[in-house]
Amino acid sequence: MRVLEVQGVTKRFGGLVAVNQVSLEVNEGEIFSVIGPNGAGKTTFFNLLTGIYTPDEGRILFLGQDITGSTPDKAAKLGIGRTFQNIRLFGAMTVLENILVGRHIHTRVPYLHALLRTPLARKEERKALEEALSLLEYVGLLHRKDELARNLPYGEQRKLEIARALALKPKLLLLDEPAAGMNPKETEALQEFILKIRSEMGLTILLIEHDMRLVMRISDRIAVLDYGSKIAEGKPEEVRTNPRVIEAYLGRGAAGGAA
Ligand SMILES: Nc1ncnc2c1ncn2[C@@H]1O[C@H](COP(=O)(O)OP(=O)(O)OP(=O)(O)O)[C@@H](O)[C@H]1O
Repeated sequence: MRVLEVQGVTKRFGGLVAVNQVSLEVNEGEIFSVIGPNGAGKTTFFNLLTGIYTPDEGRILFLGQDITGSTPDKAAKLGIGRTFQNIRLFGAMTVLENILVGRHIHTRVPYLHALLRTPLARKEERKALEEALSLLEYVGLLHRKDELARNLPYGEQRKLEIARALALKPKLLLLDEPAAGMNPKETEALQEFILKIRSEMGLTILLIEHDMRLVMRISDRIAVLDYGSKIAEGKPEEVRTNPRVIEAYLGRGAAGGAA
């Protein structure tokens, strides 16, 4: 099944074309990476998928439904979860509270019930708490539940951010540079973790990442952006050896060792 279908999407900022006629398809259960040099348009592309920006041209289909120009809230409710390049946890909240905040869109209690703390509201609260605790156990952060998010080691903050996105029960998870700032050991643990949630939670994953070792090891397919345009797509081995990709990363003349 096709989870995501992007058709000729363009986003301009004034005269700058940040994303230029990009099309791609992501199938259920895939780990699909979007790579490219700095400023290639990767984050803007994610922002188009999650409704932060509306494309100037093109269409975005999620599970067959047209979500072009949707809002971030709607995209989350439909099942698109994401993390950000710069960690966006609530540092002054506990680990558990960060998960509960992430989960709120699935709470179906009417406002008045919540305000009056009716039995319905309390039942929902209990359910939310149980689910949050079991998610923390699943990701290995239960022992940290009462600590402030900002006091966690860096690798665990990243993991908590992913866990918060998972609390939304997404079908598609967008990870924006999850390995940024990690040491090799943390990156390896992250790799295991991403593979685990993909298979055990039935997720489809779209990944932006600069760590090429991680990208090459973990991706089923890769798309390469350069100056907003998709210049290559394929399996890791195909992309790694593609002269246009090598050129985009290393500059003209690098491909094939030609001068
Ligand atoms: N809100 C904005 N207003 C104007 N220009 C923007 C805006 N957001 C991004 N850009 C520009 O669009 C281009 C693509 O930026 P984007 O952040 O999407 O690239 P990226 O591939 O994610 O880069 P990096 O790998 O450095 O994070 C860049 O030239 C950037 O300066």
